Amino acid sequence: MATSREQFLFGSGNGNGVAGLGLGIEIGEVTSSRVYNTTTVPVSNSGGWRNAQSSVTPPPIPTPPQVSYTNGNTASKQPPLEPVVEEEVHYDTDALNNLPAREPVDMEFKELSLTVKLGFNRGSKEILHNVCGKFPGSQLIAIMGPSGAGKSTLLDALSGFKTTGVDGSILLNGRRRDLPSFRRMSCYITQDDRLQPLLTVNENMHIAADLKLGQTVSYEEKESRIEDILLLLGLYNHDQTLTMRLSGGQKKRLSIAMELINNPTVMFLDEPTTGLDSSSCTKVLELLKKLTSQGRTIICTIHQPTAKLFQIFDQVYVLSAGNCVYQGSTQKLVPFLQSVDLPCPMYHNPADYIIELACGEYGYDKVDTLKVATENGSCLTWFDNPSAVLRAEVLMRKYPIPKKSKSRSLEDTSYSNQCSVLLRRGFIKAKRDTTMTHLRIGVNIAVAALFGAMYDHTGREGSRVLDNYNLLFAILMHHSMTTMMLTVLTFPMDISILIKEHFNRWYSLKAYYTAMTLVDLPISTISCFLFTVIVYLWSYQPMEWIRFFMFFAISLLTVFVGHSFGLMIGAWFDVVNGTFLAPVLTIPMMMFAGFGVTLRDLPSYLRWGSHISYLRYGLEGFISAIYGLDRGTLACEEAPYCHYRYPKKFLEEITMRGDQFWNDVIALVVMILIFRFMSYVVLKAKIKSIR
Ligand SMILES: Nc1ncnc2c1ncn2[C@@H]1O[C@H](COP(=O)(O)OP(=O)(O)OP(=O)(O)O)[C@@H](O)[C@H]1O
Repeated sequence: MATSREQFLFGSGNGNGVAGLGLGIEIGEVTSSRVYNTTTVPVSNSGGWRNAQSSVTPPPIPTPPQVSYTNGNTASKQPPLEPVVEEEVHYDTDALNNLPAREPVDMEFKELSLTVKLGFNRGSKEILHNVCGKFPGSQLIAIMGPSGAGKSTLLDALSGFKTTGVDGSILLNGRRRDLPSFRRMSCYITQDDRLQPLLTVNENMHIAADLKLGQTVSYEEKESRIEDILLLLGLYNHDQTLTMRLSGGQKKRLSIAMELINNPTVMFLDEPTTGLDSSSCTKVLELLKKLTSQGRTIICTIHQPTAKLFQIFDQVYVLSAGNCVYQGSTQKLVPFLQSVDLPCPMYHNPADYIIELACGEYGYDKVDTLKVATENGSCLTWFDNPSAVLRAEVLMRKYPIPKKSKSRSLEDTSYSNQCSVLLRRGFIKAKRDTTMTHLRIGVNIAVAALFGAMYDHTGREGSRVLDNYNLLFAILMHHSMTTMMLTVLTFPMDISILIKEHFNRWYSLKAYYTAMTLVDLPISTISCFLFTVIVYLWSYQPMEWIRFFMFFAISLLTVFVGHSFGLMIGAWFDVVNGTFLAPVLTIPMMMFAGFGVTLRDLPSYLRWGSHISYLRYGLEGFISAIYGLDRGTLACEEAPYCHYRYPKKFLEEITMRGDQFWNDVIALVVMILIFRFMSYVVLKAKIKSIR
């Protein structure tokens, strides 16, 4: 099926049929039983402003002067120009029509400022300075400006991603924005593609559909919606591809596709063209433009678009150091610049020119001129049809008061549905995850075999009790450190996906946390069980079921403590700080475990340390399992004298009683609960602090 489709789009026969044909969005399934119409819209692939204006017949490319290098090679002085190719974009109009249209939403902001705190005793900084603006519905709007101008900050404020330090008013159809209702009708697509890399396109789409649409929508309906969106976004042919194998442009389109499932009215995209080649940029923007035709308002930040990309936008909002320096249609930017005596030089891309002006390259007085001319965003003169722009009072009369949702929860589906979908996603990921699952199980088997070989027979031999004691401590360190470090290294990446999906109301933090805990259970249990069986048998620990299960229980609890501790560190700190802190914080736990310095020899003022050391409870639990329960005399076959032939003597020496197993279990369970609770609280605070 893929071959015939590719042949349809790219031409066939010569094996390199990309040249000249099919550079557009790949839409239009010919082999599907459903027949989709396609319309062809020519788009020029020319680079400069002048070329973009005359898109149908591009001017001839001037031949660059030839220069001769000392080695005799002849090369062009300028980088070779790309050949101008007439690009054909196939629009799947049927697929677009299958998406329900939306009632357009007119967005307006007045005197909007955003202030951030710079930290303890360092005051605060205002990033947006009382900017105003109006984004009418059904338009593709670009927020432009030099780096650091405040584009992302404005997008964050308008989308509701940032609420702290925001002042001023944001109106929707003339009425003050009700944030929960607005979040229900909008979505935010971040600059970096925060996607699940181990899921295929189709799986990602189904997970998004199940989380956003729930069980009220039938499987067939979801399937049809996914099919339409994938066709529309040119991803239908890649639905079985793992997300991590997609190109940058495809990832960007998948991010958009996943948010389109519940058909948002307003879409915010932070730099959707960053990291994409010019062809992919065009594809993404053309696609966004198509989406606006059904009533959606799409607002994106963009750094410095080429003339060709600039033309795709309906409206542009330019910022300079937190102030508005232009607001209006893309077509009217040149007349506007003319009107303020800053005419755009011939053959100059107006988008480049306004950015240069906004940077202060031609003097800061020019920035002030622009700011005054646009009235910091209040002026609507440069809109396409200024007389048709409705005032807030008119909009209020035109649109009825929006219905308030009865549900207090922002998510579209129930907690149990969220948990079950997240569990499903978690298990698919776990099955394919080479680090968290395969490597973890492999490492457990390999380390267990290594320990077994090194400490062969130590479990039953009276002359090797101290060796066995070392083995128990090494096992403890292995269980806590491997799980903890894996979590510290991988959890921060999960958090970035969590922040995006949680903000877009896919699921609650509680559902995420529950599912994450449950997904880890079987993997931890399997790897710990394999480890325990190998090391227990190989090192000849006592062959009694009860002791084996006690040993396994302590091992498993230590794994859970390590995981919970790792979650807490991972939630609190980034990877670099977490990788440093996790082992550093483990060292005092080791010191207080009673391994190097016995608990009796600890100075009295440091005894408290042993009560908070989970390694102490783990070690005590292991000792109870192996030498407790009134274990009898040990064999003494490898030496003429065995000092610790009687386990009681050894227990006395290390000041452990061997009957504290249940206390140790309780202590470890309490620690797991404390660390889990703390990591949940830290995670919640982190999500809140970002906003
Ligand atoms: N939390 C913060 N604390 C201090 N300064 C901040 C904070 N957030 C943003 N800023 C500052 O505000 C300014 C605007 O940032 P913003 O990210 O909105 O710029 P931008 O226009 O999107 O830039 P870019 O195109 O480079 O992404 C920058 O100078 C940035 O350093």
